Amino acid sequence: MTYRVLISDPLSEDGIYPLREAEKIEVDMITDLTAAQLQEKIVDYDALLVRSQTKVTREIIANGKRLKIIGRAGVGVDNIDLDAATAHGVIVVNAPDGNTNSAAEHTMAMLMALARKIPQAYHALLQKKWDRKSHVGVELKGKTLGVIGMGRIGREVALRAKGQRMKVMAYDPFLTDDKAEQLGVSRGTVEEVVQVADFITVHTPLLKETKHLINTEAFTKMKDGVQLINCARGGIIDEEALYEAIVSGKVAGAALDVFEEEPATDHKLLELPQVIATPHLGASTVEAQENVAIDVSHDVVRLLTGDLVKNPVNMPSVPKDLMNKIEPYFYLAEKLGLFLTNVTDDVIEEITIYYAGELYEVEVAPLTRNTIKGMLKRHFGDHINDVNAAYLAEQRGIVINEQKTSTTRGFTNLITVEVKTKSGSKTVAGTLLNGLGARVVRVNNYSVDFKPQGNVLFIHHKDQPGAIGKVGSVLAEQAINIATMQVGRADVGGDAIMLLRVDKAVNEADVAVLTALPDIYGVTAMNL
Ligand SMILES: NC(=O)c1ccc[n+]([C@@H]2O[C@H](COP(=O)([O-])OP(=O)(O)OC[C@H]3O[C@@H](n4cnc5c(N)ncnc54)[C@H](O)[C@@H]3O)[C@@H](O)[C@H]2O)c1
Ligand SMILES: O=C(O)CC[C@@H](O)C(=O)O
Repeated sequence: MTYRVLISDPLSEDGIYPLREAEKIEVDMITDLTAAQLQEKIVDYDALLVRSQTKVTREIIANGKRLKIIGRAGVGVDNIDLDAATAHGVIVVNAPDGNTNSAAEHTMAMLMALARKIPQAYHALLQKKWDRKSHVGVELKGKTLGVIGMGRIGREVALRAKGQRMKVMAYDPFLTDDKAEQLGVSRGTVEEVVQVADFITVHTPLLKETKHLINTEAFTKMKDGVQLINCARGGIIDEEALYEAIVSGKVAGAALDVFEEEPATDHKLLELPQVIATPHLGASTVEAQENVAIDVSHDVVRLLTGDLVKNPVNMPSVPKDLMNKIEPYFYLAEKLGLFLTNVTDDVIEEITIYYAGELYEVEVAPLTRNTIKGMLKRHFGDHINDVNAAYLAEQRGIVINEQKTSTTRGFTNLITVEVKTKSGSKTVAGTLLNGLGARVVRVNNYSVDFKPQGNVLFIHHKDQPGAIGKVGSVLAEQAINIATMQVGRADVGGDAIMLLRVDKAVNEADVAVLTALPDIYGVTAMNL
């Protein structure tokens, strides 16, 4: 059998040698196809390789009757419909490391060009203007670079900025004090970073949580004359808010490699002289293109020749007989992780998962991966799956322990998840009840019984007459219906918790109103 691979964006010819050399693999590089043309062509192919240009839609995937793998030569997979790929059993792989260096170098090039107004000065010269007055820049030395997102690229940028003798303050939900110290940067919250930085650069994926992370409110907290760089994903910085902040004089300049809608040739930000921009060139070097093409080609060859892929983005792979035994627990494991990460504000240092009862005898590693996936999903979005979850956690220095225990608390099966942070530990436990499905049965020291599903409010408060009523009134004022409610307390008049399942999402403003009620210590709204 001969496999056919379609490459629909320009990829480095040197980089695809693993495919060219493989036996029984035919490669076609056909770029600039319209969506309709690709949808028609895909029927004949077993693998599709893309960069960021091709939008791999649900329709294209659905028409790929032979399609087994989609390779993304780069990091971000936001141009691929991952749910559709998973639903159609198509593995998506990416090349997460190959362009890190290039993206970091491009960020530094943008930072320096921005500080010294190089594009503007060059543009003036092309118009035969020898204008030295309008292009006075600022030095980087001694200035503070705020780095939001200290993953592969953010870290490389921080190291390079130190080479420019800048101070670096960074925020990443996985950045611990020890790691920050090792990297020679100071650690702050997003708020602290935006307040102290002279330049701010973002290096997160585009997720629900990072969309418009830099918005009007963030701009008001920044220093006057701050400058921003986005070489990650359009949308992390709110473009409308950025435009206003530049026009008002708050922001002195911005360097953008990425936009919310690409291509962005007509964008109004490009009309501002304070904005410099490149057309998504962060990974556009000979080296990066070769690296990512090699990595992704190897993975395609691996899959088509029956081997395990190295960089899966969406792949569930558990032997069938084991799957039959543990599949019912997948949902519970993920939701326990998701619940716990929502109620844990500090940097997670250690996760321990205890399995008891029926689970004592079975291989539980896939459940552990699913729990970790639930825990990290908030910060990694679609980048995380049950295959790469443990690896990503380890990369962030999180210690993972898996333990079998005979403590069942009377349940036939029990999963208990504990996280440790600098400020202490938190636990949540759940069970699968015959006929009733997943139930959370314990939160820290409180016994509860609730279904981990939908919109949930977790409230920590003082056990006091009227506390429940006040919460109910606030929700009623916002027309938020309470579906179920659980309360638990340690001692009469002591610490207590409320767990409410509500019929619609509780927004930040309502959380603030609830938090301001007397005797309420903390309120977390989450969607499980
Ligand atoms: N311009 C380009 O051509 C180009 C090239 C390569 C990568 N990228 C983009 O750059 C970004 C970073 O890539 P990477 O390889 O460093 O990814 P990475 O996964 O190694 O790092 C991303 C980091 O963001 C952190 N993060 C998640 N949510 C956060 C939040 N709310 N606040 C702060 N940090 C948060 C994660 O913990 C992680 O450490 C991605 O968006 C990627 O698509 C762009
Ligand atoms: O393919 C490209 O050039 C862009 C790649 C980049 O945005 C990525 O996420 O890896």
